[in-house]
Amino acid sequence: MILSYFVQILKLPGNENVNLPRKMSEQASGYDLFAAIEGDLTLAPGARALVPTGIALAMPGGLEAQIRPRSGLALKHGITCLNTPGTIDADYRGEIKVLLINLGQEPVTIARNERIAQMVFQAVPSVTMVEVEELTDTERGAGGFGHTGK
Ligand SMILES: O=c1ccn([C@H]2C[C@H](O)[C@@H](COP(=O)(O)OP(=O)(O)OP(=O)(O)O)O2)c(=O)[nH]1
Repeated sequence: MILSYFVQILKLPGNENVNLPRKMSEQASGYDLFAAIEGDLTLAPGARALVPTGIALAMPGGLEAQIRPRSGLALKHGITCLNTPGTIDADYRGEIKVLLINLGQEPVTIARNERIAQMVFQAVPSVTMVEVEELTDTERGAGGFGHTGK
């Protein structure tokens, strides 16, 4: 079943010429995000930058957007998102920004309107956490961190 939602998108003042997030193929999961920067931005090795996209969203409750790296930028240049996946909350109305980091050994220049990351929408279940004195039992119990390999 394909869930469908309406999401409002706004070009922020001064960003009338930015590209809207775009799916590069019909069934792509992610909408590519474009750098809404004036001129170029060079990231030295190890440097990070919060890159504006010039857009804001209004999503219905129960939806989030995840900001994920692009594999091509990561492979070719070592550019990824530091806080991946970035979380865009349904109630956030500010500018979507992308926290890029250069994990490569060379400086990398990002150009205006370059595709810097992708945005994937996800449904978020409604959860009510209930504090208890004891948890239900399972075969795994507290085993983890490679427990099943032993
Ligand atoms: O990659 C990101 C991550 C977050 N945000 C925006 C949307 C999100 O709804 C808001 C808050 O993000 P998050 O909850 O990750 O940040 P926080 O450090 O917990 O800050 P806050 O106290 O504002 O929630 O910042 C972005 O634009 N890009």
